[in-house]
Amino acid sequence: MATFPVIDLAPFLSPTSTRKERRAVALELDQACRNAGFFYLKGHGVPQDLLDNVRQHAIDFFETTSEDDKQRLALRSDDKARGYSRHVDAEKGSHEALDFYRPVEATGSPCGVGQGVNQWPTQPEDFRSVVETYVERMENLGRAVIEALALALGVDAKLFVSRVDEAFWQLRMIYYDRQTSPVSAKAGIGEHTDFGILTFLLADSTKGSLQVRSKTGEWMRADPIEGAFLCNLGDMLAEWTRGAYKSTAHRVVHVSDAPRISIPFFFDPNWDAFIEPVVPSRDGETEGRYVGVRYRDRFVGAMEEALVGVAALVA
Ligand SMILES: O=C(O)CCC(=O)C(=O)O
Ligand SMILES: [Fe+2]
Repeated sequence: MATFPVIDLAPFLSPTSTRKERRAVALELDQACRNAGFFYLKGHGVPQDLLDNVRQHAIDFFETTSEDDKQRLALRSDDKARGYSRHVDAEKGSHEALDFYRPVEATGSPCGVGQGVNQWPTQPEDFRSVVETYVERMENLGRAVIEALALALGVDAKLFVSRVDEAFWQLRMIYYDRQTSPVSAKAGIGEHTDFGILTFLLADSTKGSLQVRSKTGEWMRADPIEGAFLCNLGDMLAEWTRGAYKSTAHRVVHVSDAPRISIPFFFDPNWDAFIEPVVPSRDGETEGRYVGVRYRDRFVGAMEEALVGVAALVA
């Protein structure tokens, strides 16, 4: 049995559905967001061959790219965000990553954190077009889920969508190495919450590696369901809903003798969006806990923190 609800988005996306059918999906999403903060999404409309293609490109990148070519794509010290990086943490776990983001016009030279354009692998030739096709589909999916949540929350969908209509998305390809011996470096990612709005995870079939912190503090397995995205909520959605929706902590502990690939698509607010609560405050809420936040400030702060321990950063 799946640990988290499996939600079929198809009736919400279909133009022939009734209001009642759309509303039923919205309420299912709403419940999942209030409870676990994690759910599986099927009926999302992103074609399986595109998912397979993106995943295969990620596997090939990490398994066949030479060290020199990886270094040519290494994160630069100005934008600190786009490109290849190797994260080394003996305690929490290590991994490699290749990051792409929505391009953001630079405000100066050198550009600020998160600004600028992506660095693309040159091989295979269709790498960029496959990823960009996927991103376009995922942006549409992100907006659809936001519309559903607006419906469930009873807030103006136009207001919600206006904060994500140029979403600062991030597509991250992550590689967790095989455990070669009991003493080799542990692969993984330490406990954290995501800081954006919604994360849509596409992963390989590895079980047991991704773990989610339950309300009572235990670690629960979040194993993949083929063809469905595993979705979780980020801190911006918690901020938007004054904590009614949960950004749930998770981690990766990968101790298999085979590597693991995962590809989260982070659907975040527009770079300049100000995210403030849209639902009324409840009795007993700590004064000033949800005061609103400029998304790009949060992003820059999170990046500075995340980059401690990055081993592949060019000067
Ligand atoms: O690799 C995974 O399954 C999850 C990665 C993750 O939590 C993240 O990149 O924020
Ligand atoms: Fe995460």
